[in-house]
Amino acid sequence: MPKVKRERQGAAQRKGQSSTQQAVRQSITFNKDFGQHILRNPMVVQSIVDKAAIKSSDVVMEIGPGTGNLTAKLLEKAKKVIAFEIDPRMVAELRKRFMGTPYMSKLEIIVGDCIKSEFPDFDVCVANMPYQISSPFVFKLLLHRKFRCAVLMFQKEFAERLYAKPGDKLYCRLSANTQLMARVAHVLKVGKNNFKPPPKVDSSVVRIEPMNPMPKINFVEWDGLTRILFTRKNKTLSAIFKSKTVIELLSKNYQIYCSLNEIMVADDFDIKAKIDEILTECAFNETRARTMSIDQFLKLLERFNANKIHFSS
Ligand SMILES: C[S@@+](CC[C@H](N)C(=O)[O-])C[C@H]1O[C@@H](n2cnc3c(N)ncnc32)[C@H](O)[C@@H]1O
Repeated sequence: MPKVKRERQGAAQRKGQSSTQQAVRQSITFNKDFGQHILRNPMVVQSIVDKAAIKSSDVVMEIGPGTGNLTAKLLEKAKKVIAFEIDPRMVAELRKRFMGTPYMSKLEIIVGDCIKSEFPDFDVCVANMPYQISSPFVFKLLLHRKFRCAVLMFQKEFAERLYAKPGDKLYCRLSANTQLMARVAHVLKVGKNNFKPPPKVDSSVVRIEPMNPMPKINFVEWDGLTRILFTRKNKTLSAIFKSKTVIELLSKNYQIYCSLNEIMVADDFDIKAKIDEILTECAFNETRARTMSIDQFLKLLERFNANKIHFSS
C-alpha cells in the first residue's frame, strides 16, 4: 500500500472510523451529474433514521445509498433495505462495505434510475437523493401511496415549498399537490458543510406521511384546475375565469361533456354564467389561489365537475 494511503488510514483510525469507511473515502471520485454529495455528519444521519421510526419488521426503500452511510444505520433497524443506486461504482463500494457483514443478507441493491423503475413494496422510504430528481420523485412516491412514511432530504427551498401553507410566500402548485395527498412536516435544516463535497445550496429534511384514505378525486381534473389557478396565483378567481384562454379551454370541454350527457350544446355565454354562479355560491369571487386551502380547491373542483365544467377532455 502506498505510504500516503497508510498515513490517511492511520489518521482515520484515530478518529474512530471503520476500515470500510476509509476504503470508500480513498477510492471514489464524486460525479456531479449524479448529485453525489455524501452525508458525512453521523448526527444528521442518526436524526434522519430516528425520524423514520423504523420497526424491525419494516422494509425500507432507500434512494441513492451512495457509499452507504445512511444504509448502514437503516440496516441496523430494518428487516430489509432495498436500495436504488444509479452509479455502478457506488454499488461496488456498497458491496465492499457490507460484504462479509451480517447486514449483506438484508440488503438488496437495484442498479438503475429510481425514476424509471417500478418501486418495490416497502413500509418506509429514506433518501438523500440528487436534488435534480426531487420533483418527479415526490410525485412518483405520492402516487405509489402504499407506504407508512418517508424521510427525505431536499434542497432547502424545495422542502419549504412542500410544506408551505396557504398565504405563505412559497405556497405553490407543488405545495397543494403534495398536501392533497400527504401530511408534510419539516424535520431538520442541514447546512452545506455536512456533505462531502459540499453542495452549493443548503438542505432540509422533511417527513411525508400519505393521507389515509387518499382523497377520492380525479387527479387529472385536480391537476387541470390547480395548474390554471397557480399560473395566475395572485389574480382573483373572478378575473381568471373571465380570461379568454381559460374560457376557451373550458367551453371546449363543456361542449364535449354536455354532448356525452345528451345535454343541449352550450355556448360561451352559458359557461360564463354558470362559473359566475358557482363562484358566488362558494363566495370565491375575490379569492386568490395563493391563499386557498386544499379543501377550498376540492370544493371548487366538485362544484365545477357537478356542473359539467371539466379541466380535461
Ligand atoms: C446526494 S448522494 C447521497 C449518498 C448517500 N445517500 C449519503 O447520504 O451519503 C445521491 C446518490 O444518489 C445516486 N443517484 C443519483 N441519481 C439517481 C437515480 N436517478 N436513481 C438512483 N440513484 C441515483 C447517486 O449516484 C448518489 O449515490
